[in-house]
Amino acid sequence: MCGITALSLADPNASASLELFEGLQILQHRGQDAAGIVTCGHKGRFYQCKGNGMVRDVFNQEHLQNLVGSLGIGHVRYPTAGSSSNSEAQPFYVNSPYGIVFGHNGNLINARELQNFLDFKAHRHINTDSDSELLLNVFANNLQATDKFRINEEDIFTAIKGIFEQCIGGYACVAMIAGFGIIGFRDSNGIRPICYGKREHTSGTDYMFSSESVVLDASGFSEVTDINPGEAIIITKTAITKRQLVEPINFTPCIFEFVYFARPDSVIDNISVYRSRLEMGEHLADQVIKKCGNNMDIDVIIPVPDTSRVAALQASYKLKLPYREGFIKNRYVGRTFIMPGQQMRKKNVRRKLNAMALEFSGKNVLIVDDSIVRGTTSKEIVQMAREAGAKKVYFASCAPPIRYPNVYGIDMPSRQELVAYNRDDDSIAKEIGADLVIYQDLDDLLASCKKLNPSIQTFDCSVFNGQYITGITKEYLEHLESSRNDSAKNSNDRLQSPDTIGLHNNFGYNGRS
Ligand SMILES: O=P(O)(O)OC[C@H]1O[C@H](OP(=O)(O)OP(=O)(O)O)[C@H](O)[C@@H]1O
Ligand SMILES: NC(=O)CC[C@H](N)C(=O)O
Ligand SMILES: [Mg+2]
Repeated sequence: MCGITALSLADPNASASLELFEGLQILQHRGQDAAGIVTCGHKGRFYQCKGNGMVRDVFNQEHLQNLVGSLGIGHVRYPTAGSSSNSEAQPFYVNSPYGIVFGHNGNLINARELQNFLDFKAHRHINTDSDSELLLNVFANNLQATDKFRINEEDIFTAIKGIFEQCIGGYACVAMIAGFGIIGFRDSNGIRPICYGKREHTSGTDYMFSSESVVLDASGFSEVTDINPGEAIIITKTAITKRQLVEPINFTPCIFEFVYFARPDSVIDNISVYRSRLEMGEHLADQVIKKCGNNMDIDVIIPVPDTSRVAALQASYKLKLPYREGFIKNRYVGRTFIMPGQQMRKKNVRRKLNAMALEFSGKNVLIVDDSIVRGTTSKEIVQMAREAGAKKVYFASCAPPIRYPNVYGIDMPSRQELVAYNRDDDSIAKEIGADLVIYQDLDDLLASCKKLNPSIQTFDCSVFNGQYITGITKEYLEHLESSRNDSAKNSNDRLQSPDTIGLHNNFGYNGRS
């Protein structure tokens, strides 16, 4: 799940880079592999800094000073296609036509067809295995078709409409055209989130796009609005233009944003992520009552930091059981689920969390997590709870069992890697070493979000029910599974070393471009 942002400042002499950098730091939880910013200064010239690593590692003060211009876009990456190579760090750039840079959150399921189209029909060179580079080139190809010396908003809308017709999958995107402005758009099912806001200024109005509203709040932007599925917004120095380019066939935001990905202080599609997690905790408590009945012998509820805290607290209120922070999190270790490779994820759960014996010793504990995906966290956590002296360890998940791959921007390509695949609750409990495992019902999870915005009645729940809103072929799922399972990814990354020198890198300070 990547993070995207774009900024247009009214004052042409102001610098966008620092606010973009701060925005990316706020979006860090959406991608830890790579980060990048491209700004646009006088004469429409682009300035770029991107590379592998966390936001704080990729940029220093000197970079930010040299990222000149009052317009810019930024990206944090969590790869779902291609490799982790720094040549796939975003934003991507093409010089023709007009000079375009592009940032993408999501994943395309017709990448192979697009690759063939761009190769055989459009004759455009694609230099990486990233699906985002394909998206950018489809956009560029559609703009090229205008054959104009200077384009206008109408031409851009036509080009984006073409993207909606050609590209299948989940995509929320930001783009910048040299000397022209910034653009935001969202796939016609609205799977991935993107919003925008404005900030009045003595010199005019600033605009910002972001994956999550928390960035806009923190930067003082107001009138925060979600981009509709199938809508595009163009912001130039003089105007903001909105256009619904295709009718949303079925609005299905990704439910996993609410379960895990998004920050609790974000509001996505008019649903407060925080409130949805409170609801999830409420419903989870019902499941605990249902499953334990009169035999409930739980002494304490313990969350797995960070994401499950909100729901666990609410479950403890409802169950009238004490809530205790039994696991202490090392604040300097990032999110483990989005780390590349099983070995790294496993090692980092232990580095990140430490069980305090005084909260576990001699107690029956109910550990609450937001989700159990590969079971990496739960296996380690249950063992740590036992080592800390717990008598019985029950494990509850705010999401239902995950049994299907994700194809829209979450790196869960292989069923074999999912702990719930081909297992029932009892064998999952056995696999993670727990005495009992309790899962949220899918209907209850849906109710947790629907209640907060009744106008949205459908969500992408494909990881739970295997129903893919865009349609999907068996061949694609097999290809995804074989090309992106953990061992295949390791060999991809070995072939494409993270040190691969991308086209637009002029290695300077810190090896960043
Ligand atoms: O079953 P798994 O494959 O381990 O995946 C699920 C776990 O991974 C995530 O935590 P993560 O450490 O990424 O982030 P958090 O600190 O926001 O909870 C999620 O919150 C679960 O704890
Ligand atoms: N998680 C994402 O949004 C990934 C974006 C894009 N598919 C990439 O791999 O870079
Ligand atoms: Mg977690």
